[in-house]
Amino acid sequence: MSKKASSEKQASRNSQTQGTDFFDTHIAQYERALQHIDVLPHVRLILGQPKNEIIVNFPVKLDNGEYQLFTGYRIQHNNIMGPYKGGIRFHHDVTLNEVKALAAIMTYKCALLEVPFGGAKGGVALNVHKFSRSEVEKITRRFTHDLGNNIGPEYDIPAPDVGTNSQVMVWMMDTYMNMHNLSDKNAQRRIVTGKSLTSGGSRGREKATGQGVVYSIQEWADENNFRLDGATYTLQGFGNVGSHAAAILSKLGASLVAVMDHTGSIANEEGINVRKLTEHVKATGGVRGYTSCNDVTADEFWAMKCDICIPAALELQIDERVASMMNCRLIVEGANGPTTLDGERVLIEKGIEVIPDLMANAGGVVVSYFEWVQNKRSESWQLQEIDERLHFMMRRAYHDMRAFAREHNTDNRTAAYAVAVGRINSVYGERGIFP
Ligand SMILES: NC(=O)c1ccc[n+]([C@@H]2O[C@H](COP(=O)([O-])OP(=O)(O)OC[C@H]3O[C@@H](n4cnc5c(N)ncnc54)[C@H](O)[C@@H]3O)[C@@H](O)[C@H]2O)c1
Repeated sequence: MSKKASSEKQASRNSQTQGTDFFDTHIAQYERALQHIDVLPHVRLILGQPKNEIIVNFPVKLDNGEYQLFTGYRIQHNNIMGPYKGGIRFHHDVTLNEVKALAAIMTYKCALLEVPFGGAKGGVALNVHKFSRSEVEKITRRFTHDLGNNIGPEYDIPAPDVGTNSQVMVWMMDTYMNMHNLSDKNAQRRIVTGKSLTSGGSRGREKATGQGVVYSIQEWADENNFRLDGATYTLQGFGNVGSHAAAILSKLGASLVAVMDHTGSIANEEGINVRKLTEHVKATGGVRGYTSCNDVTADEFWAMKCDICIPAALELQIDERVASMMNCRLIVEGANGPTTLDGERVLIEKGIEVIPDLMANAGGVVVSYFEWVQNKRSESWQLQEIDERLHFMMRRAYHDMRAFAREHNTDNRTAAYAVAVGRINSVYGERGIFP
């Protein structure tokens, strides 16, 4: 490839990762699934766009006394199955298109897992690393204030996503409680999920998405007579999803051989100590500079030979070029939408199996649902009970997806979408459209 073509390709990848065509990618995946099921014409139309798109521009006074205007989004894709549900992302690449795609993915994820929620997503365009803790708190509170009654404990329930965490959720909850004259404040804690344990969170929520990634891998391993003990894997993203998946995989004897995050890529064919890497990332903010590893380029990271690759960072990372370099047997999408359409075509040609985002990273919303139920009933479940319930729901969804894929001879993503859309279609079929 000429240098010009190569730099154009890089530019196009960069614009993809900024979310310009993430929604189109999602729609193409959705429409591919529609070829395998009978869907009512009006349901096709309804699901093709979100129900509500809320955009707020709000000012915040920064530590240096200056004001900055932020743009925040809350996209409510569909709520026929239950209240809108989905994360809040703080990242400089957040766009309307990106949040629309993420909201739709939530609708189908909940339907596939049989979680009685609909789909939503939110975000604020900001580089969270450039703001102080008190600035992030002010941004969170002002965003929550401006969303007003567009969120609510029975209507639309946010959760953490990239760049947000349990502390951000607790600030959202506290702001919401102070804005509303509520008789039973404690029961309203379910306005958000992913809270800290002390402020009404659930045991197991912090690790839930990573735990669900591992449950998905275990189902695949059982199906394929594959031993996880001694298996090798690579990980893009060492945040909430990636680090918890890695910690659990270590206990099962799998070996992490390369990691990439926003600070760089590191590799060690002999295996990386996940506990020590976690301490390093906590102390320094990223994987870069971790000793006992070699620094590698992004291309070397993607080309690393391994059994399993877990993308757990951002969308549209595995494009045609990256997919053609990959040397693994299985991709497990901890992230939402990490694979482009061209990337997926190459993976299928190469015989690399994909456990798609709808399935692989659903553990977070499942345990968010458990948190919401516990808050509603003033209950506190034990971790063992949460893990067992999560495992049951992940296993059921995995086998629903695989059964469809086998019966209709489709890839797993098409099957996951088809099962989910089929369930939503049945509800629309029974209820009809008002008026
Ligand atoms: N947190 C959840 O419960 C949850 C649930 C379902 C899906 N997800 C999805 O998982 C993914 C990760 O979410 P998270 O909650 O772990 O976020 P996080 O903010 O905790 O971690 C994000 C990770 O991605 C890395 N990253 C960011 N930009 C990158 C880049 N350009 N290149 C390489 N790495 C980069 C960061 O360094 C970090 O390690 C997202 O796609 C999110 O939507 C999260």
